[in-house]
Amino acid sequence: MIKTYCGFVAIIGRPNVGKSTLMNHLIGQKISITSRKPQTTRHKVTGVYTAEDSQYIFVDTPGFQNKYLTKLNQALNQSVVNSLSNVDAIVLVVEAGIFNSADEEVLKLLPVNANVILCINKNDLLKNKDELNSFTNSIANKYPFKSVIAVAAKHHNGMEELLIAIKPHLPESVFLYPEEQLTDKSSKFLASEIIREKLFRYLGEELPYSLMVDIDKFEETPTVTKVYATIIVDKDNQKPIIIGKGGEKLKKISTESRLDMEKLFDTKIHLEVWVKVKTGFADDVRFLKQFE
Ligand SMILES: Nc1nc2c(ncn2[C@@H]2O[C@H](COP(=O)(O)OP(=O)(O)OP(=O)(O)O)[C@@H](O)[C@H]2O)c(=O)[nH]1
Repeated sequence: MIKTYCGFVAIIGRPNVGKSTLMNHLIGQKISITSRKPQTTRHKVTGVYTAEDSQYIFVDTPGFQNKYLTKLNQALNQSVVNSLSNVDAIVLVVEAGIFNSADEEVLKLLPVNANVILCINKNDLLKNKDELNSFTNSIANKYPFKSVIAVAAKHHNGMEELLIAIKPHLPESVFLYPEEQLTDKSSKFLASEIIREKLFRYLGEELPYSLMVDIDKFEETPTVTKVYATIIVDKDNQKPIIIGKGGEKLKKISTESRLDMEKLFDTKIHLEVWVKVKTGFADDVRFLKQFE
């Protein structure tokens, strides 16, 4: 039997340092989402990455509200500290060249003797290596970090190095999550999230608030996965905004969604997206029920 390693990893840092970007690039296509929680943990799982003999389970730290950090009282801080004590490794993310009072607050939450890896993100923003070295030196002794890794998550730089730095802290264990497969529910959810993301990108200010993406069908075959989606809007005049002149906008949204889905699900995707008006749906509890 080959040995396998599996552990919980928290990614923390003040707002805007690039935690979400980092998470997306770390787990890449092998995203696995929150609904399947193993019984062994109280943590909310945000992503799972499995590579060869190791499984990294990235978790949210409950109660960790870095937005309101300065207002957090002692008790709440303590609960964050406790939850951080329950993970196997912590990745503390900071932004290259900046270490301010909000970063200091986050630093205070680190439990003593935890396996903390300092991740200096956005290193592409620094002009040269000297600048990076002096910044690293200025913060490296603020905590007994197990390692310090400089990355540029947005450009997918340093991801492998960071995973390698986390690996020694994963305990020997069986994998708690299936290596590849996503449940049908998660696949549908991920597909709708991809479309929603494009809607946000291409509609911007015009985006009607009462809008919903429903995946009517998610059909996997050996050669192609067929996805049928409906964008539901509240008012008649919202429909042409989404469709755009000559269907241009909806086409763009569909094409980009399809490409993202092909990457994520690693298969050919046939995607059909429709826009439907359902007046007053936002208030109709029965209607909303079917999306639960
Ligand atoms: N230049 C550069 N920008 C980056 C990098 N990583 C992330 N960003 C940008 O930093 C901004 C914040 O990134 P997020 O991933 O949303 O940061 P976050 O820490 O999750 O933010 P909160 O959700 O507010 O806590 C975005 O505009 C990213 O595109 C990087 O490596 N280099």
